[in-house]
Amino acid sequence: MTELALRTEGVGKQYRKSWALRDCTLALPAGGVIALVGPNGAGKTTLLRLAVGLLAPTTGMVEVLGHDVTASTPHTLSRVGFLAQDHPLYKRFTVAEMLRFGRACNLRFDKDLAERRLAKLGIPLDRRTGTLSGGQQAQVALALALAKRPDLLVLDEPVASLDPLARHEFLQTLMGAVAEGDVTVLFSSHVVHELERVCDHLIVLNNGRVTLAGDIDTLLAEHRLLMGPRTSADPAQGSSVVETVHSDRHTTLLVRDGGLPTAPGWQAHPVALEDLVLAYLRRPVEAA
Ligand SMILES: Nc1ncnc2c1ncn2[C@@H]1O[C@H](COP(=O)(O)OP(=O)(O)OP(=O)(O)O)[C@@H](O)[C@H]1O
Repeated sequence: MTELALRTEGVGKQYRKSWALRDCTLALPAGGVIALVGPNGAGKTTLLRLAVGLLAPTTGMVEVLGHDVTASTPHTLSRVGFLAQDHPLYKRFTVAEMLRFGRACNLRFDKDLAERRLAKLGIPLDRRTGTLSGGQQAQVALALALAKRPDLLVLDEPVASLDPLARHEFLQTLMGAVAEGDVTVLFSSHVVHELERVCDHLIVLNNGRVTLAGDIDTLLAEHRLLMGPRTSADPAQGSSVVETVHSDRHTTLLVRDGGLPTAPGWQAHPVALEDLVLAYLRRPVEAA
């Protein structure tokens, strides 16, 4: 059986009185890139921190690379890399000092690999990290995380603070690393329109609940847009309607596993990934 990169079963996380995550059950295959999408406060950081063992679940079980994360050994954790949201670096350290620090703190650390990556990007090793641009700092943090040669690399909104060019370069570096090795990448993002190019698997989180999860090609094949004359009836005949949008003369339904209405004038169209994600994000969800 193929190893799962991450498996959660009924996971919930409660901070004081409120639940940040509830009933989260996922099975994420090893290999490829997984995007975690959701609005502010949806619970993305909470889920990612649970996945790398930085938080303990209030309910349920988290298994990373086949091991219960709460009982993980240093060896298992050495197979997991984590890049927090603000690309934390010691700002007074030079890049070279950061790399030495990375080597001292990790059971396995490929310093040459990090140096080669940074040389390719023209980032000098003798600069203090605090004097680098935001995009360069993100690249240094990514080079450090990749130098661990992790089997699972978890990144919390890695491109949120980057301009479009820096974002593109960052994702290129990440995709290059995925193409070169066996790393599974799990990252959270608000930038929905780039996901199709970059990701194999998708998780949509809203209000602390997983509202959609699966292989992207399968999800796109399962959903269709049905367009027809405006109607207040239920033309989808029992198939699962994700969203209904009316204009003056037309009705558009996003359905899952749905057939074409028998009423005249209806047509089925494939749905774009961005529209699919936005429809699930717009759906009202009972708070966790
Ligand atoms: N340490 C904490 N103590 C109390 N509440 C918390 C704590 N951390 C997060 N929360 C709450 O849990 C919920 C989920 O937060 P989380 O940071 O996981 O969301 P997010 O999807 O990562 O948000 P963003 O996109 O804004 O980073 C929010 O309502 C947040 O206020």
